[in-house]
Amino acid sequence: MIKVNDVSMRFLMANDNISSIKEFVTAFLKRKLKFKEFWALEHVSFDVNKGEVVGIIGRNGAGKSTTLKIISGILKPTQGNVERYGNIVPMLELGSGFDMDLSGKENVFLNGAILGYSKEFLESKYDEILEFSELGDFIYSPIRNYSSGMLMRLAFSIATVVEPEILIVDEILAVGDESFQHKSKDRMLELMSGGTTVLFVSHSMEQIREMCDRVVWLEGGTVKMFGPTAEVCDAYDISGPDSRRR
Ligand SMILES: Nc1ncnc2c1ncn2[C@@H]1O[C@H](COP(=O)(O)OP(=O)(O)OP(=O)(O)O)[C@@H](O)[C@H]1O
Repeated sequence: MIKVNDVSMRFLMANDNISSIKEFVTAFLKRKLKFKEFWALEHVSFDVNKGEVVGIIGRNGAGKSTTLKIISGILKPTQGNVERYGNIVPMLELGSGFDMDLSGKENVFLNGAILGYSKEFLESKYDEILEFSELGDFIYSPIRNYSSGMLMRLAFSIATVVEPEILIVDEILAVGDESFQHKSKDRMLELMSGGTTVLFVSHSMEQIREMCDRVVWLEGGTVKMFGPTAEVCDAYDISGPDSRRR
């Protein structure tokens, strides 16, 4: 379903002590801007089978979000490639395709279209999306009037009610208030048991142990371990915080 083949990702960072855009542009035009290379991922390979739930763990800066962005096609890897089979819904930048001047309802169709769904399909799912989001009559208001929790609820509802084949999630279960978090977790579990392939990042080992079939442990941009959940989580837990430092 997803095959990550020997993926490496290099970022270039401005090396100089530049404190404003003006300084940056001047240095750039004078060709005085120096860049430092940083490899966020090196030779990362793993695969996710159809219907499988795979978790990515690792300490801050290990390369988890970068891996998800590459798999979702948001970033292009410097080396290597990713093979994907099936329609992917990346819940990485939830609501990033939203238009603040349009109503919630209009955004359902806009965001759905961005995710590749037809108008007819979205019409058939609209009531369910509205009900899940609990927005009531707010669905007719411009979303600039929404609270951040309401925006997240709408984005999560669109992303999950359409039953994607592959769901890519970065710490999603913190969406909305406690009762919505509960509901979104149940929804994720329902999708997982319903055959949706899921790849997700979490800092909660409890969540990872509960939900995943296999786990990728990233450390310093490389795969430290990839295998069955209990095996990888046990090894990660006993590795201690010090050995996880780069
Ligand atoms: N656009 C970028 N430009 C430069 N460096 C970047 C960029 N994006 C990420 N990095 C660097 O790549 C490394 C991996 O970042 P990433 O966000 O993938 O880590 P992570 O494992 O998701 O961390 P966290 O657990 O803190 O979310 C970090 O050192 C980060 O600073």
